[in-house]
Amino acid sequence: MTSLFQSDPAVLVLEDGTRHVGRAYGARGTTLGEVVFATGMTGYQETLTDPSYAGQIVLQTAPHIGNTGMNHEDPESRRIWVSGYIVRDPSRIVSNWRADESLDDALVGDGVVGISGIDTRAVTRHIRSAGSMRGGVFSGDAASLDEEEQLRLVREAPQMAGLNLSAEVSVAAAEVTPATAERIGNLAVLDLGVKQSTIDNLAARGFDVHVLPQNVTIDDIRAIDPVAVFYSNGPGDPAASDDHVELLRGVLDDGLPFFGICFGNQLLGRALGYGTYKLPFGHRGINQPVLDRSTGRVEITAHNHGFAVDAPLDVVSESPNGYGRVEVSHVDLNDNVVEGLRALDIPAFSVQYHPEAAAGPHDANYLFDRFKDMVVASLAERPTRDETSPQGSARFVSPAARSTTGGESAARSTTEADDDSRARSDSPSREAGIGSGGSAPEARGGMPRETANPERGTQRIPDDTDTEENA
Ligand SMILES: NC(=O)CC[C@H](N)C(=O)O
Repeated sequence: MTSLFQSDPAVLVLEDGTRHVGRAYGARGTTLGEVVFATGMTGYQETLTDPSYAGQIVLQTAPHIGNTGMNHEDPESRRIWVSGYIVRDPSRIVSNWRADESLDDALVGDGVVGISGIDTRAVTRHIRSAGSMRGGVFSGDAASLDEEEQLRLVREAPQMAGLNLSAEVSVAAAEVTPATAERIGNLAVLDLGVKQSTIDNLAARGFDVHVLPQNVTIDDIRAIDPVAVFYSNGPGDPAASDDHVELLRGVLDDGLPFFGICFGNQLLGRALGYGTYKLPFGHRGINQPVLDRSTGRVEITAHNHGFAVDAPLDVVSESPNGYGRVEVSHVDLNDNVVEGLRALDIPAFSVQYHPEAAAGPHDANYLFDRFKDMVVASLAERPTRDETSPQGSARFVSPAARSTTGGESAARSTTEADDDSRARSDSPSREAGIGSGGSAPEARGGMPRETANPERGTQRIPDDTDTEENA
């Protein structure tokens, strides 16, 4: 383990010119990205290995980081993804029976430039009033670069707004995790940065989980004969993911049940026809209160998002893209940000936060059961082969069309084909690559938006107590 006492100087430079001098931590060099703060007291390993943090320099508000080291059991993905890491007081020793290496060594191993000895409270207060901004950590030779040169590098770094990072984090070829409970069928998971906990939760609900590269086509998805489709969390700006939105519209048009988490929620929002926007400093922590409007229950939840969906908060709205009625199912009680969407006329819902939370509260884990129930119900209502499109899947029928053609009742009968599709097949642990290429989605007319979220952008500023305790 690198001695923290002998570490050399490092500097954190924000794009507004603010500078904080600290000590080198992890790999030495230069790193650039959006500086964000995460308030979880626990779970730094899961935070660091969450692919959604790609492109971001993460500051931990918890003052003491690293005391349980890193182990080979808890990572959420194959590597550490944060662009850089800012801590106040790194643990001098590793003290946990499960630890396999120190955090410092893990950062070095993945080439992640960090900085310690930073007044993280001061930086957090600055960001929460000035907003997330780009920054850079300079250590090793880069620490002695001219101050103006460092600032120039920071200001030339890409902005998070407009950034598409999906190809960086997604699997190169499909990977299959077999169901660990009574099997329901194949689930197509679009890997936009999926976490292991999500895969485990889905497999535990009876899905053979097919994790697919982010550039698959609708035909690739149809080829695995899925009972449903899932879009994962992931880094980047949802406004820069047009291809994934078009793919999702193809999925909804096929009548496939859909569940999305975080980035997946934002992309469902866009597919339904709503906008997304950047929050001033985002939600990153494990104690965010969210109201499930269907039950009136308040959940304490894990969050990691810098963007949000702009959908009408307090009324059931018509999907601007013609998918029927949509409601905001979950709301953040700190700032009224949309935390969940539910389509009322098609089998699709999503949440902005993390029911798979690890480490984190498990209040929202029921959402995986809700998804399973929705899929099981839709299988019972699957159309017969005669009533399906040439691809073998039912096309979405708008509520208006249903009332004139009787399409809805025609789509309710179970077939032998359903039973076939539910029969267990031997799933290889890894499949050959499902390829790239584009599909031409069906063009559809959009309906004008009626209302926008009036609360949008009014993110609640937590007070000091929140930051430290939550912290
Ligand atoms: N965890 C996620 O999926 C994050 C989604 C998106 N990149 C955001 O920052 O809002």
